[in-house]
Amino acid sequence: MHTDAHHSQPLLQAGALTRRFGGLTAVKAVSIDLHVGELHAVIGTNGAGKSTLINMLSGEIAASEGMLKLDGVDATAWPQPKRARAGIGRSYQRTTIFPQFSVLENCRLTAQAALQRPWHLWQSARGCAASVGIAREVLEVAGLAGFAERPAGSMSHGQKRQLEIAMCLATRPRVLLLDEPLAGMGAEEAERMLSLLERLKRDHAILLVEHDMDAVFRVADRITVMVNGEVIASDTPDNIRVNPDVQTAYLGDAHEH
Ligand SMILES: Nc1ncnc2c1ncn2[C@@H]1O[C@H](COP(=O)(O)OP(=O)(O)OP(=O)(O)O)[C@@H](O)[C@H]1O
Repeated sequence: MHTDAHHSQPLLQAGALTRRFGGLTAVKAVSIDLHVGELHAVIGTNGAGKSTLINMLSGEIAASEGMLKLDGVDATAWPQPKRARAGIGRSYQRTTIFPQFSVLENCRLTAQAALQRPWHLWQSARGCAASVGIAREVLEVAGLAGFAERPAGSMSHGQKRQLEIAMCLATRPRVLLLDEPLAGMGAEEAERMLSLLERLKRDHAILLVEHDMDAVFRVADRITVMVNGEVIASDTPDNIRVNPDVQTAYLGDAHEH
């Protein structure tokens, strides 16, 4: 269901985001909109600026120029924790789980950290019960309910990536910024992750950075193509597939990804 996504206001709107590292402009005036109900993929060759873009959206890296709005509110100056509390969630390329803790405990801790506010520490018992509830719910959503008591470190690579998504969901985000969730997965694990993303997009705005082109073209509603920090095209998968600029950019670099 992505027919009416564009009639609504974007949940996340980035305007002309630029990031310079010394003399290098890693991201040049990139504008991107994320809508609930839509999976927006960002593709591009190595070093195109995809991770830098995600880091600017999550607030981990400050933009040199440009603006960001969340739900119509100017969030350009918000630091990362404030963006996270306001509903911008992200997953990482590296693994962030505690391997010795159970799958449930990993999610509970994330949920609790997100619920925690200094002014209601006295509610910690109630907060704990709430975070267990959230943890069970997100494990169910991520298809990991059957693994709740397993030590997280004993899971397969693909299950760990699913767990990272579950942990991200435990913070109750509305926007999901996903950096290569399929990396290192076998076919079956990737299939499971893709169906999870299709379920999640119903009530989240999703940005997906992914090198697996078959997967991207299957699940994306919109694809933005970056080359050397710039957007060269942003369109539906069908239009991107036949876009001559995109073909040139990829054919010139066909041996990578
Ligand atoms: N902290 C940094 N300091 C200096 N240069 C950086 C920094 N981070 C990224 N860059 C440079 O910015 C450019 C964009 O990098 P980025 O990691 O965003 O690309 P990417 O599209 O995510 O690449 P990949 O697909 O390989 O992950 C690259 O030339 C990279 O070397």
